[in-house]
Amino acid sequence: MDNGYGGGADGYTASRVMGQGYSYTYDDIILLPGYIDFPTEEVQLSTRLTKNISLRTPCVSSPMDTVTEAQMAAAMAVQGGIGIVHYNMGLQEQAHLISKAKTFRAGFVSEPACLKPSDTIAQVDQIKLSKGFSSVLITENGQIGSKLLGIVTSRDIDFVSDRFTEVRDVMSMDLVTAPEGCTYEDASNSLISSKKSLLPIVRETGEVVELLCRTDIKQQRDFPALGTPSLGSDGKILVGAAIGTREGDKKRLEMLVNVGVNVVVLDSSQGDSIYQREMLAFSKRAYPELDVIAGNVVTSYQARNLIEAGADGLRVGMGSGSICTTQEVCAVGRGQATAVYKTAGIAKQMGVPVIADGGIANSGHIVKALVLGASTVMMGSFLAGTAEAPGDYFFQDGRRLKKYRGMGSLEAMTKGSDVRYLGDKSKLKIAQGVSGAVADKGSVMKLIPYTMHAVKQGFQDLGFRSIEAAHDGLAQGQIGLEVRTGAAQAEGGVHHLVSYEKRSF
Ligand SMILES: NC(=O)C1=CN([C@@H]2O[C@H](COP(=O)(O)OP(=O)(O)OC[C@H]3O[C@@H](n4cnc5c(N)ncnc54)[C@H](O)[C@@H]3O)[C@@H](O)[C@H]2O)C=CC1
Ligand SMILES: O=c1[nH]c(=O)c2[nH+]cn([C@@H]3O[C@H](COP(=O)(O)O)[C@@H](O)[C@H]3O)c2[nH]1
Ligand SMILES: [K+]
Repeated sequence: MDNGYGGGADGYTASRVMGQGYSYTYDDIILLPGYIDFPTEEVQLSTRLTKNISLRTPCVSSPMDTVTEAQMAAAMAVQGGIGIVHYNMGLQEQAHLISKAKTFRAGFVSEPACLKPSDTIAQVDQIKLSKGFSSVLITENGQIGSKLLGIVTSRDIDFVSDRFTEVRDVMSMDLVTAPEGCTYEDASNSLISSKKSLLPIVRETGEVVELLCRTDIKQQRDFPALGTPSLGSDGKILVGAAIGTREGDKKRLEMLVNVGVNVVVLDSSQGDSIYQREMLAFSKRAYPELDVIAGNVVTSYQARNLIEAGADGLRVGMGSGSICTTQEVCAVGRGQATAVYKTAGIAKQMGVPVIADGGIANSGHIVKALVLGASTVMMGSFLAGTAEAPGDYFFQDGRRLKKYRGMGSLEAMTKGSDVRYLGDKSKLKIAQGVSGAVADKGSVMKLIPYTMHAVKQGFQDLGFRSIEAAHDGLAQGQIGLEVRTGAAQAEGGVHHLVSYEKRSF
């Protein structure tokens, strides 16, 4: 295919656009269309996360404490991607989250809201406000894993005026349950035929372990089909974890390996350091089978160094994240489109896949990242407003929001400093990130499939059927790029309307 991009008659090759001395990001550039001779559905987005790990969906959730814990990790894997559990917590807690994600069963609620009999209706109101559930399980000690005594739904409490009434006085005890370990099909059939709204899954000895909700069954019916999950050789879903590069992280790594973590990410803003080299060497010595992703990097020099030190995957991006202030604070970083292009070039030659991390705000950014050489994208803000992200929703100016913060924000560092600096209060802390909020985005079970369909449409417009074909096409000058002026960028967005509503799907 000769599109004539080399000469610049109609666009330019990536090497010309990216060789001009500018730091470009996704919005600065635009991809020129190719020729379509296949339907959208034929586009394959299967890819590699690392040398040895393949994914069906090129999506990775970021190791941040407002993005990836067990539920997000499970949901990402169930859809063919992967989640990287953050490490802003103790080692045992992180290992527990990995185990928990691995036992997650699609369709079931593994952490239903629970109260004890002496709690009040006001507490049910509070749960409704923060979590959005209107049904609460009543257990002996108010926790999951304790004996199930009853259920409170909105029907039990709607008309009770004294909100300090104890839940034991209003709960329903006429329960239909299913046994631990039952299949999703059996459980949903039994819930549908019971005509109840909830089906607690209980052990023979009466403790509740999971929950199935009628509303979820209905919603699941409307979600796009799941496809195959990302599975490891143990038959369980793939789960990744972030670790640091301090002495204590060796123990953390050991605990993570013991619970079956499938890949680890060495989590630093500037990964080309003696600390990452040493940690890579340690991990390769102690756990030669474990794939390690190093980073972050933004130059080909850094990329080569970390690959030579043993990295099986590279995480790319410095200061491009929505919550990042690194470029302002430290003056170091790079425009994300340029960073992805430059690092992916050398990484491809050395056989290591690249993760484009940070700055993804829409499906178009994902297309650009993948075309410019990334094999996967890592997302923070894009996923932080979903139901599967940690934390509760709250209302502000009539909008439903979730908290989202940088791991280098003062707030996150204060929480994690004991973990990272082992309580050394003498270390000065300089923030390289902010704390904020993002809008409610519903479930990732809907967001990811729709987003991936949009990405496939982008690939179809370009005339490429797969990520690998696009990488080859870019290298061979078959994909035309142009830099957009400010006015062209404005034109590419919505403009000159008095008002509009933007709904993506
Ligand atoms: N991608 C990005 O643009 C950025 C990401 N972040 C995120 O913020 C979090 C914190 O990032 P960093 O501050 O880079 O964390 P870090 O823990 O890697 O580094 C913090 C400081 O400790 C030093 N250090 C690391 N290992 C050491 C060792 N073994 N001995 C002595 N000193 C050592 C580092 O050189 C650095 O000065 C991460 O989650 C990171 O992903 C922060 C800033 C930018
Ligand atoms: O400069 C930074 N200060 C921070 O506090 C911080 N926390 C996270 N990150 C990085 O941002 C990525 C997520 O970015 P998005 O929200 O744009 O997806 C993440 O995946 C990280 O690479 C940070 N960068
Ligand atoms: K930024």
